[in-house]
Amino acid sequence: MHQTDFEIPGFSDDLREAIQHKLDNKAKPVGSLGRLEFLAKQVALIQNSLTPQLNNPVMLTVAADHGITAEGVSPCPVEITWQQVHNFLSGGGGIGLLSRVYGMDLHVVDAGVNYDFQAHPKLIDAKVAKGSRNFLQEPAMSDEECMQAFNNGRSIVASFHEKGSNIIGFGEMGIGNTTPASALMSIICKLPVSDCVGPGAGLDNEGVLNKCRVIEQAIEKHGISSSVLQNLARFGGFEIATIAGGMFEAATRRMVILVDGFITTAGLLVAQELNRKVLDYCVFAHVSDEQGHQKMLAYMQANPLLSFGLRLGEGTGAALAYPMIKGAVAVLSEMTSFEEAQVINTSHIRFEEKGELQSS
Ligand SMILES: Cc1cc2ncn([C@H]3O[C@H](COP(=O)(O)O)[C@@H](O)[C@H]3O)c2cc1C
Ligand SMILES: O=C(O)c1cccnc1
Repeated sequence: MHQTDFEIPGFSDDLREAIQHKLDNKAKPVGSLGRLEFLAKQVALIQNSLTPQLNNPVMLTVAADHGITAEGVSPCPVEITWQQVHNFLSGGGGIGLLSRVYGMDLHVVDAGVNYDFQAHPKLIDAKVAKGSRNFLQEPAMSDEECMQAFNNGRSIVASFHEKGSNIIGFGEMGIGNTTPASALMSIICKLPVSDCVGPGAGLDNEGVLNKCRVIEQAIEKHGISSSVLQNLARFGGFEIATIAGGMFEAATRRMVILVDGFITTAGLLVAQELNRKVLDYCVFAHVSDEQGHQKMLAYMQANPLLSFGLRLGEGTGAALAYPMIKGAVAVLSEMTSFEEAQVINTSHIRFEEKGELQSS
């Protein structure tokens, strides 16, 4: 499989200085809006603008089924995947609710669910197959299917961008999908499988041990390729491949990417292997309670905004982060400067740098 050849734009150093200057001239002590200022800088650099704006925020929740569930790696019945798709489309579930509460336009993508859905205005049909194969027996996807899912993600994101969206959150729904996410994490982060596996939707200790064994045996069977896309085909899933492609495309188009939990971040792990610059476009919404997530984030030197004990996925954490980014952008674009507020300028008084805050 050949690597994708699309470039991701870099950031302007001149603009970086101008943003800092503008933030320091807001009517407040220098740096006093903390991470909100780092977020503002990041979005301004992404948009290459001193007056960033968020337009048409989209939440993309990508769903698929997984053949690996035949090995008892999830405590939940697989029918929940399609049932949750219906639920989200009627405004229910965690992400149906939170995307509405925070004003994000939710679209559900069928990347590979084992179910025939009726057409729905919020459902995007990008089904490659009715679920991936059991990767303990055979590769989860053929190389072609994997690339199809990756490219579907790219074209879906491209079409939202063309309709005016410049910020996109990614979430997922797929019973069994913490298993492919853990396998990809172990391979990409070069960590023992046991460091990457957790209870997912609620496995007990014995279940977690079985999940570890299944992944270890599968890696032993197929081996690890030097191509990340080939590993994605062997051990991944349709939603993870679609998310990886979608995130990649979003970065090429200078969109802000909201990263959710463990499975979504596994999609990003794949994308950043293709081009690390994708990380500059990511806001890491939260650290999930699934044990591997913290290590995935550490691997990418990512600094998540929230630690809320979430372990649901669907995009729920990404939705929570959206209003914070909205606030950050407003600080840079709309907050009064010393001059406008007619307040004595204190920007010469600089707080001692502690270097504790990082943008991501
Ligand atoms: C009712 C329900 C709703 C969910 N929403 C997200 N997930 C989450 O749990 C699944 C992954 O966990 P595992 O790999 O252990 O199956 C994914 O669908 C993920 O989105 C759910 C799980 C359930 C049961
Ligand atoms: O972190 C997540 O997104 C997650 C964790 C467990 C199960 N489903 C999702």
